[in-house]
Amino acid sequence: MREKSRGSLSRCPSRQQVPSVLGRSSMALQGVRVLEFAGLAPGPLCGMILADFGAQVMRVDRLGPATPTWMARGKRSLALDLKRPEGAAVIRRISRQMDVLAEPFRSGVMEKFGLGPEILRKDNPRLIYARLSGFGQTGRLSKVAGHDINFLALSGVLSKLGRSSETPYAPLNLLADFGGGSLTCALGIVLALYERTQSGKGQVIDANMVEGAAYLSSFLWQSQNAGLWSQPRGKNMLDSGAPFYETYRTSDGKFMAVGAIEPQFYALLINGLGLNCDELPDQLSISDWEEMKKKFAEKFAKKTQAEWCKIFDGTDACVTPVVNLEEAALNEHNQERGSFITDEDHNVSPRPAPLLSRTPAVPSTKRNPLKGEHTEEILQEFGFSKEEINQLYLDKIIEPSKLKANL
Ligand SMILES: C[C@H](CCC[C@H](C)C(=O)SCCNC(=O)CCNC(=O)[C@H](O)C(C)(C)COP(=O)(O)OP(=O)(O)OC[C@H]1O[C@@H](n2cnc3c(N)ncnc32)[C@H](O)[C@@H]1OP(=O)(O)O)[C@H]1CC[C@H]2[C@@H]3[C@H](O)C[C@@H]4C[C@H](O)CC[C@]4(C)[C@H]3C[C@H](O)[C@]12C
Repeated sequence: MREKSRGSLSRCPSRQQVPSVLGRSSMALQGVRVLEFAGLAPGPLCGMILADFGAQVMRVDRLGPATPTWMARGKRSLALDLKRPEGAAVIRRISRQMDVLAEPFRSGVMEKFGLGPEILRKDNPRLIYARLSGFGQTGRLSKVAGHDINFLALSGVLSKLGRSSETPYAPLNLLADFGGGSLTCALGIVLALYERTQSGKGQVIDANMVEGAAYLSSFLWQSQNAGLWSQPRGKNMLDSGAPFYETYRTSDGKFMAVGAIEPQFYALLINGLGLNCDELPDQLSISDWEEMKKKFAEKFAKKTQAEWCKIFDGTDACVTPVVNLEEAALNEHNQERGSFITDEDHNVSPRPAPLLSRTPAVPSTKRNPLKGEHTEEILQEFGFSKEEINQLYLDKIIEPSKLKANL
């Protein structure tokens, strides 16, 4: 998303500024070397998280025409043909000096290249070999293709999502791809890095989106007997059944989000709506929720979003405006915190989270790497001679960087 002229977003200190801004501190993952194999979405976010917190992430791209990539800030790109033994041999040699390898393929693909964990971890016992898949490295589905919605479906979580009048609804590709996939894989890598400081050994991480999404939803599983989910989907308190945990349209076609769960906050909501608790059914009277929703909807439809904000802002009524991405970046609270940053192309994106007090992430503000932009640089860094690199060109294992081609 590009920065609008209105409001000034905080500029994230660039890496060059870090010493002056943060004194002598370095980022938490400074010096960790990661080889990320290019994937669709879960792998790239996992790699971006590591890069944001200081890791040196090198992405292994396929040869051929560039395809759109996202979440590549702070990474470098090495493009080579893994299907050729000479290409796989390059990766095997580089992996000897790697801390982490992260691959986003179906189970068995890396083994086809002769780059499975048994081989690479024998070469480099300190290597942390992270495998981010959909269904995991074993099991009847381990070699089956799939996307977020499939993994969310098989985790059981999708069956609980969506309004009662509709089919189950996957919230974009956030829960399985990114929450259950990228984040749990990044957590696994950090856990393995920490453990390696004690044992001196790496290990294999089987991160997968079915189990990651299920794990993320542990509350759902562990609260089944708490009466929170006794109604059909879309009729419970937190799944759009309750009037006090819902979104409502305002007179100007925007929306307000209401999350007034506790009685003391619910009382403030009722007051802000100009209603009287004494004239209403009990807050937790499920049979009255449908009617209450209609009453709340009528009320919210009478004022604009800005007018409701004047009534509820700063109160404990748990009522907030539903803002779009641009508004979120310009929101005063978010601006006070510097929650969103802009890169040198004026693209706006969320600041890395969480915020570490002494060694915060300092994401790169530079553009994403072009496919193969750093192939030669990386090969030289890992000891390949000019002659070896030239031979790789001749054998079409690597190809000239698009940047050079554009010059
Ligand atoms: C990015 C947008 C959002 C996508 C999110 C989506 C909702 C997801 O859920 S992503 C999660 C996908 N699943 C997993 O990651 C689980 C594990 N992985 C897999 O299951 C599989 O990898 C797979 C199903 C994702 C893909 O299967 P595939 O058979 O292709 O690959 P694998 O079996 O894993 O084997 C890898 C093969 O690749 C070869 N390889 C790898 N590296 C190299 C190399 N360096 N050299 C040579 N070969 C290499 C390897 O050999 C294997 O080959 P073989 O199989 O032959 O052995 C996207 C949402 C919409 C997209 C856009 C849209 O589709 C339109 C355009 C389409 C165009 O084609 C591209 C641009 C688009 C704009 C496109 C862009 C984005 O993708 C989207 C925006």
